[in-house]
Amino acid sequence: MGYDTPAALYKMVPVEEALEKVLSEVRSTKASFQCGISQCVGHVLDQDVVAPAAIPDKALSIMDGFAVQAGDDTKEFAVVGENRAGNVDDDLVVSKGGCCYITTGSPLPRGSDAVVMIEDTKTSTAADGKRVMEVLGDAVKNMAVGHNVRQIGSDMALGEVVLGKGKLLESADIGILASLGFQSVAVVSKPLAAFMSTGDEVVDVGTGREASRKGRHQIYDANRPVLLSCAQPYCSEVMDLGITGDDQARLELSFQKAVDNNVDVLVTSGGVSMGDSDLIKPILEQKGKVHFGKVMMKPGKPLTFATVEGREKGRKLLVFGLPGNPVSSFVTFNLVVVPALRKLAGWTNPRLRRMGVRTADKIAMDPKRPEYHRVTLSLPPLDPFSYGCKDEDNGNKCSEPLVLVAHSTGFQRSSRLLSLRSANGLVEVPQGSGHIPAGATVSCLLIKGGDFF
Ligand SMILES: Nc1nc2c(c(=O)[nH]1)N[C@H]1C(S)=C(S)[C@@H](COP(=O)(O)OP(=O)(O)OC[C@H]3O[C@@H](n4cnc5c(N)ncnc54)[C@H](O)[C@@H]3O)O[C@H]1N2
Ligand code: MOO
Repeated sequence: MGYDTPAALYKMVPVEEALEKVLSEVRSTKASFQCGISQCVGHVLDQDVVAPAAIPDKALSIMDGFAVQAGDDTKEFAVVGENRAGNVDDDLVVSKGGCCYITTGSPLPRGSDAVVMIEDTKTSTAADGKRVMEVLGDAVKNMAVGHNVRQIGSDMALGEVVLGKGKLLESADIGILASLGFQSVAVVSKPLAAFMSTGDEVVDVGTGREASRKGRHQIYDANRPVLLSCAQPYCSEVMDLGITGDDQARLELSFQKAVDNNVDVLVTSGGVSMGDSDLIKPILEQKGKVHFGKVMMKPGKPLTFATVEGREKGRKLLVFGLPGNPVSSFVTFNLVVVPALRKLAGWTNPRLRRMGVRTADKIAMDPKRPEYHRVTLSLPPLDPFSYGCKDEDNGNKCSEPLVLVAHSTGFQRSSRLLSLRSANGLVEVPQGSGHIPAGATVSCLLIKGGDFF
């Protein structure tokens, strides 16, 4: 092929060192931009959001009923008017013996300081045609000032920092922004990432009428579709550079395309091991700096990371050469590429969350490498609204806290995509001989929707 196989020269680095190296190469986050609130979920806020007004900005009723003066011992109140949400009479005044019909969310009229629920009243029309409200029992007489009232600023105070710089925006945050009248906010731009698959045996599955038929010695590309979908939440755009085969010229062309398009991150899969058609490492050595080419992990040993000069001077392109085996590319993507994308997108804590979980099955250890054993994490089901423990009434102490239980996804070979089926955790199995028994507490990295822990 014209290349020696230099991969053998690479020292095997521990995963932590590899991850540190990757994160240290992400020197700054992307520039920020003003983002419309309906598009900003999943972005990191690049400003403090300070409430420009109190919410509510006037005292509002929490109930449908009558605004009154708390403590008023009148039995039959004169109804002096009506305040409906969105239809308010600013001239109304409530004094002792008077009340105002009010709906939930309406401002209290001057003079009133509490609201009696409609259920605690009875209304009628007096002989002179005026409306009268009778209080049932002592509901108003015994009422404290502010009863059934949302006071000014009690939900959000004027000047309060309601969302801090660095917050990853979620759907509920959009409600906070909208209620304060923000149409847009400054957020960190997400990175642009490009993906390509190598391998002469790899063909695209195609779509619709263009579905390709693979030849006798070919396989469908499983890596690119998986990685493109995994990257989407962290990227402004994901660029599909297709399949390059094991062809030097096509590989170089795709690399150039990534540089020309100013991508922040290029992810390749396959072609990083020891074969004479594994061209990724030699190309990266020519084009930039390879920081590591072998990592002490299973799966994913030949994981390669390099930085390459970008189109603009001083701009670096991060290149991840992931191993071709589908499980290896998925695991290494999660372990090192996801944190890099998150850091570029402004996450303050870009690493995968790690937590202690309990093994449901025994897990074999590998004598040569620490292993990332794919598991499905679950909690025992609980009845709705249950709390504490059943024995509490009998003086027994509540014992163990609930712990996530890790169920192995079975045979862990790096070609077996079924070992990723329903996996939401990677148990960190130390290098060693024998097994970790069932019931052991082990550290586990959360993948997929695990960010909320
Ligand atoms: N002599 C050695 N050989 C290998 C070593 C080693 O240390 N010494 N490491 C092994 C390990 S571990 C891995 S992982 C693989 C990774 O090799 P490559 O990154 O070069 O990947 P390929 O050889 O191109 O492919 C490996 C395997 O995966 C299939 N593949 C590739 N791309 C795709 C794709 N897009 N979709 C689905 N499947 C794909 C490919 O057909 C191969 O079966 O190297 C070991 N070898
Ligand atoms: O790293 Mo390879 O992924 O062990 O199969």
